[in-house]
Amino acid sequence: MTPTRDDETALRRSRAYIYSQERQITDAGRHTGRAKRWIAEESRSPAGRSQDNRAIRIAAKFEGIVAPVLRTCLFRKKERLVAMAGGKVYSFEEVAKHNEREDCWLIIAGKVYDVSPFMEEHPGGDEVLLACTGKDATADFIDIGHTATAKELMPQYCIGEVDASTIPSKIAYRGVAPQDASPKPDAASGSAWLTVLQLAVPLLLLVLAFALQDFAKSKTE
Ligand code: HEM
Repeated sequence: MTPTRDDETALRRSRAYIYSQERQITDAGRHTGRAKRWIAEESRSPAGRSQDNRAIRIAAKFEGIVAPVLRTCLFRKKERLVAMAGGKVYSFEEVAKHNEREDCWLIIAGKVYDVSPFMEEHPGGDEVLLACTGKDATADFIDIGHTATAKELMPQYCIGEVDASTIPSKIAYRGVAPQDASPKPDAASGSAWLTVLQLAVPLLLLVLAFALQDFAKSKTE
């Protein structure tokens, strides 16, 4: 998708806003020397790391310090970049590589979510999110019964789509596979025998008990 003039203007405005916020963060005397050093280091980040990603990483790092408005702006910005890139398509293998707390990608309903900045905030904890890497997490997400609030949060973490043809079928649909769920012929006949035995044994015992009782009666007469 080619960016339109409007897109470019919005991008420029957004970038200017991010950098003005960044300056405010750096200038705010309440930050420690370490925080300032970190921002300075990030500012000298090598070519290849885009300025937008740098701003996003700064926001993620200063979780709790950075004003929520800045974070919202940064993530909207990220979302916009993805949309402008035409929504990147990742292979399953590529997505599966991002399986750490600081770098966690999820596949939900065909979309790829980079939830790394959300790990600590996630009300269900970071462990569940980590456990959902390397697979199609759609069913897990739905099973929890996430509310509309959760769904509203999702777009800001969306970084593109997964190429569905690259998802291994075993991983895409976890749970009992249809062929496992259907009883196998051998297993079926085995369980039939078990049922017959379960009924026959108590009956045999009953008959034996009556026979013994009869025998004992006839002895006493
Ligand atoms: C981008 C992805 C996700 C977002 C934005 C998200 C967001 C949320 C939010 C906002 C809540 C609070 C309850 C609600 O409003 O629904 C929540 C709870 C929870 N989430 Fe997620 N979630 C995501 C993915 C997942 C995944 C893949 C799992 C895997 C099982 C998961 C497991 C849970 C659990 C266990 C809870 C706690 C439910 C409870 O306490 O009743 N979440 N999530």
